[in-house]
Amino acid sequence: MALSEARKTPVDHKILDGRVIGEGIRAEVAREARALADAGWPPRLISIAVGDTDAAMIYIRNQQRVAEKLGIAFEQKLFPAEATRAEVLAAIAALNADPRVTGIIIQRPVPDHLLIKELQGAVHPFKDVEGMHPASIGNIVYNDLVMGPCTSVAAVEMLKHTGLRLQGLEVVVIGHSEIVGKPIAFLLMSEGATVTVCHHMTRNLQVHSRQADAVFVAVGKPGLVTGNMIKPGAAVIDIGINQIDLPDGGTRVVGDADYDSCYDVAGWITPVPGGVGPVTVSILLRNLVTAAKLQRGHYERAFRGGFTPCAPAVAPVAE
Ligand SMILES: NC(=O)C1=CN([C@@H]2O[C@H](COP(=O)(O)OP(=O)(O)OC[C@H]3O[C@@H](n4cnc5c(N)ncnc54)[C@H](OP(=O)(O)O)[C@@H]3O)[C@@H](O)[C@H]2O)C=CC1
Ligand SMILES: Nc1nc(=O)c2c([nH]1)NC[C@@H]1CN(c3ccc(C(=O)N[C@@H](CCC(=O)O)C(=O)O)cc3)C=[N+]21
Repeated sequence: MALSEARKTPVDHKILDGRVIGEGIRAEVAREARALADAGWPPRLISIAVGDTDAAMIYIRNQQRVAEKLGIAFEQKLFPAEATRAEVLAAIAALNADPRVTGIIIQRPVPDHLLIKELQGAVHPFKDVEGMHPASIGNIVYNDLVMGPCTSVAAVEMLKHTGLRLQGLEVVVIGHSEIVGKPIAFLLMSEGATVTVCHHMTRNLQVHSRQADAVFVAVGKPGLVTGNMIKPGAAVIDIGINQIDLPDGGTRVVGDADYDSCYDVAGWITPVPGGVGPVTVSILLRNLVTAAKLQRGHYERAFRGGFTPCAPAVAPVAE
């Protein structure tokens, strides 16, 4: 057994076990999904991908697996990499208009001839279960997280499981993409942490990371963060999902942190697989249930008032 495998035991308190944490979230999601289905509003998730990247395919596979386990309807729409803007926008418009569809997720990345911001902006905010419509992601600045961005919410949830007090905590976030690094920084700021965001132009990554009580890494480079870049006792939250080829022709999923060297120094660490990934899927399905409830409330209000159901083009806000 590899060293990293041997350490993945439930009794190892250094390891933040995403399968256990994700399971806790799913129990409530399953209950709510059943209640919605019984009331005639079953949640239904549609996953759109244009072209196929390894990380997105792993994600879709797990969305499907977990949705099925929870009795939630799931459908995949896989477009070829050369699909046109008009084709993808038309598919999104049809899904927006279909009352049986309660959530839409667009896998990233999309091919260069498409603009993710435009596609994401075309998803109705009530069906934006990723929280990545420009209006939804903007709400993060107001600390309004009705449907927060899944991966970032999941990553911060992992840190909360350390029991560390987030107020005043020194945190370094490596990677500043709009879907992971930036929203993590906003979530942490709203928790009172002191946040430093690093990226490819950061002159000396380890000068920053070695000061941090917690390091988040979301870059897409296996082994980027090594034990000598971590302050002893710090938490390492590894968001990277990279499929690497093995000499025997097989493949393996690894994160952005060099697990074994970080394990030795860290106070807590998220493994890959089995860390942030499973929690991300749970948060996505939790958002799907929230979306179904928002849509139900909207339609019921609209019908009561005698109006034709027509969802407003605004992001949801907390009731
Ligand atoms: N577990 C989960 O739920 C999820 C996992 N992922 C995984 O997380 C990783 C990152 O995803 P994503 O944010 O979408 O990727 P992007 O490619 O969009 O962003 C990568 C970020 O890393 C920065 N970067 C690149 N090189 C370096 C470097 N040498 N040092 C520091 N920063 C660097 C980039 O900065 P710059 O722009 O300045 O070049 C950019 O901000 C991937 O492995 C992806 O598969 C993603 C989403 C969800
Ligand atoms: N719009 C969009 N949002 C994303 O959040 C997004 C995306 N696009 N594109 C691709 C990346 C990657 N990603 C993963 C999330 C969970 C697992 C996951 O569940 N992983 C499990 C299983 C791994 C395995 O099966 O080997 C684990 O880490 O244990 C994987 C990958 C989300 N991403």
